[in-house]
Amino acid sequence: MAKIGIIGSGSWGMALSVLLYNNGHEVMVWSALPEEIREMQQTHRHHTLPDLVLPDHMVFTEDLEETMTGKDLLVTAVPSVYVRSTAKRMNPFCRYGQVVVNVAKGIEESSLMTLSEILEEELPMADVAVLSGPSHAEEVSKSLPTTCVAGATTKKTAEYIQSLFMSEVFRVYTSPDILGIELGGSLKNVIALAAGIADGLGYGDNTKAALITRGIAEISRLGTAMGGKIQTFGGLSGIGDLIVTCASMHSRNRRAGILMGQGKTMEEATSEVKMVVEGIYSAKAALALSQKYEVSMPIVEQVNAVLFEGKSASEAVRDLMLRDKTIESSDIPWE
Ligand SMILES: NC(=O)C1=CN([C@@H]2O[C@H](COP(=O)(O)OP(=O)(O)OC[C@H]3O[C@@H](n4cnc5c(N)ncnc54)[C@H](O)[C@@H]3O)[C@@H](O)[C@H]2O)C=CC1
Ligand SMILES: O=C(CO)COP(=O)(O)O
Repeated sequence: MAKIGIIGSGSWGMALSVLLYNNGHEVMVWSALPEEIREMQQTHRHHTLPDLVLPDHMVFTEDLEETMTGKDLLVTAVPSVYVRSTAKRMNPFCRYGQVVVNVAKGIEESSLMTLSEILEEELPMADVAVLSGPSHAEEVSKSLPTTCVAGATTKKTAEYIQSLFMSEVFRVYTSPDILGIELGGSLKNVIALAAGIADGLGYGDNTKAALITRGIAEISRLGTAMGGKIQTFGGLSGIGDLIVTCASMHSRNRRAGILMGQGKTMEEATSEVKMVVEGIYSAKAALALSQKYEVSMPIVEQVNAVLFEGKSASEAVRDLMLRDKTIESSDIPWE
């Protein structure tokens, strides 16, 4: 049994809290929002996962020091925009070598850093790792079979995380490619917005398959240019997560996209979805990275134009279809 502190009690933090508790670990949950802690203490329910019953022995607290002290593992599950500020708050209580596994998905717009890079900067004493894959909280909280990948600097840490999370309903693989895992997890959200927009416009399965396939081509091009491994983009945190996010009704990004495809503004769509829509925060960063690494990302460009330049969704799709003619894969030369 391990002692685990969960930093952030949104949908994902709570689904993982219950998974870890069911695996026999001692779990303490912290949130920056006192009302969220109070609600869980009083009702043993969470507002975004109404079917989930929070166990009696799970502890909810506003005390970050208590959540971190003596813990074998810390799980950071706050939305990407709060990762740096939360890590700054964690810094005084982090002990040397403490394992901090980030489960959020995003890229910081101002610095273009991944979330584990931010954690390493703000928590230089921690052993920072990631856990990612096709894993909607709504399904994990119902114990539906799910797979993820744990990325860490050392095999020992990755296998430690694997051993804590793994169960008959949650299978965990290990990988040394932290960067590839994080880039796949955050860039897929931008493509999922496009897939949702296509659904909202009433387009079909052909369009969806095209966006997934050309989307992973964009993600892999940028990801490998930045140093991620090509195999990772073909794995759970790459194509796996892209498929589930583009296809699932649980996806916040897809749902926001559907609303925009139906004519709602970005602000209307995000307020209707209520939970965090990470693709909106990652879209500008993805575009900036594609320019920095001189990698072509036409879907990412069009998503940015729809989100931030007032371009109509149907015009964006037309521009994608009528782009300059090109070869499918430049790695396959003609004889
Ligand atoms: N929900 C899901 O199925 C999955 C989510 N993720 C990722 O996990 C991360 C969190 O997502 P969700 O739990 O779905 O988000 P959410 O929208 O359910 O949670 C938002 C939470 O952020 C926290 N928060 C609010 N203001 C804060 C502040 N000022 N400082 C620190 N924390 C604050 C609160 O605990 C709040 O409940 C995202 O990066 C998401 O992409 C990853 C895999 C699955
Ligand atoms: O990352 C996720 C599933 O693996 C969650 O995606 P959404 O934020 O689009 O719901």
